[in-house]
Amino acid sequence: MPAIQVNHLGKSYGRFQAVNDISFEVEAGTVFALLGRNGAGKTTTIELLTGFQKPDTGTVRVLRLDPIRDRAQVRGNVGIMLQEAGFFPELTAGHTVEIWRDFTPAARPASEALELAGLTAKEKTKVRQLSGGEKRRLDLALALLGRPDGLFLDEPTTGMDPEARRNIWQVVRDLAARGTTVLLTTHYLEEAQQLATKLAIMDRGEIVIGGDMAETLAARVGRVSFELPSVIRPGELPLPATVRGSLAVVQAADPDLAAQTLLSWASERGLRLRRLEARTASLEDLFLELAQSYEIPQNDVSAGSDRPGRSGDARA
Ligand SMILES: Nc1ncnc2c1ncn2[C@@H]1O[C@H](COP(=O)(O)OP(=O)(O)OP(=O)(O)O)[C@@H](O)[C@H]1O
Repeated sequence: MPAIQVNHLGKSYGRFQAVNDISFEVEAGTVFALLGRNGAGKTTTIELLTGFQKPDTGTVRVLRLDPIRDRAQVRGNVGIMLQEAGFFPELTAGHTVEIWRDFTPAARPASEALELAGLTAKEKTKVRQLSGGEKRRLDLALALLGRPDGLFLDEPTTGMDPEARRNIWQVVRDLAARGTTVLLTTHYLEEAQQLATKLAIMDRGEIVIGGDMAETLAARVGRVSFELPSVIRPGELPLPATVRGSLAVVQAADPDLAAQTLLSWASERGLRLRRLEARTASLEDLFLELAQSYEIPQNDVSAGSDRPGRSGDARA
């Protein structure tokens, strides 16, 4: 039985439909990525799954429990990392975790939670002196305190440097390997691609693409790009290409094979293909395709977001 089941879930704020009839399932011990541009409805979905919001329509089951009816049990079994945590700025990181332990049944030792989140070195540092990425790690330490069966991570690595981000990925992978079910939102598409086996891309409250990550990507084409030799016209190339400026782009289901075809064609003519790059389809390509069809501003799809305009302690 799936660890998370969402059926025809809907939520409006006044007349604005933030989540519109979405359905998906997450198998136990897997990582599921919920993606989409700013305002797509991802955080609202997490809030509905963790009992912070009550659905208008549909049903949610988390670890077979109803997050509203069985709120205490759900909260006891899941770790939640929302985008804005309410910390006391004058407490140290270590003290913050210790205090949180008092409210957490069967909690890990504080040192273990700090270590998992890669924050051991900052144990004695006051929260107000932590960097943005370190605050995210403190939030992760708190989410992991209760050895949760389910973990909800809303943009967990926003503000982290690349090394810290990779460390967190490893923590998430290890947790999933030991049976923890993880649902995460992220604007870092590589993060989703690295961690998740299933995904849903939301737009305006609806799931517009969903399913298995590998299958979703396999269904997209890759691309080969290179500098068009000045003596060659696009029509002379052995494969159809679009040319922008001096760069030629060939779309191909098997980009390695297309690159080989282009290279042998070039070598037969004594030509060099400069800046040759072959790429299999990535989530980023998929997003850019969607961006074109939905006219998504492109700077919304790859950068981290910080949610201006929403305040309050997410853990209240
Ligand atoms: N309490 C609220 N009252 C009114 N509108 C809200 C409220 N919370 C969220 N919204 C709106 O609902 C929509 C979905 O918001 P949500 O936070 O779920 O998006 P998101 O996909 O998580 O975005 P982001 O990537 O920016 O975090 C947005 O347009 C947002 O402004």
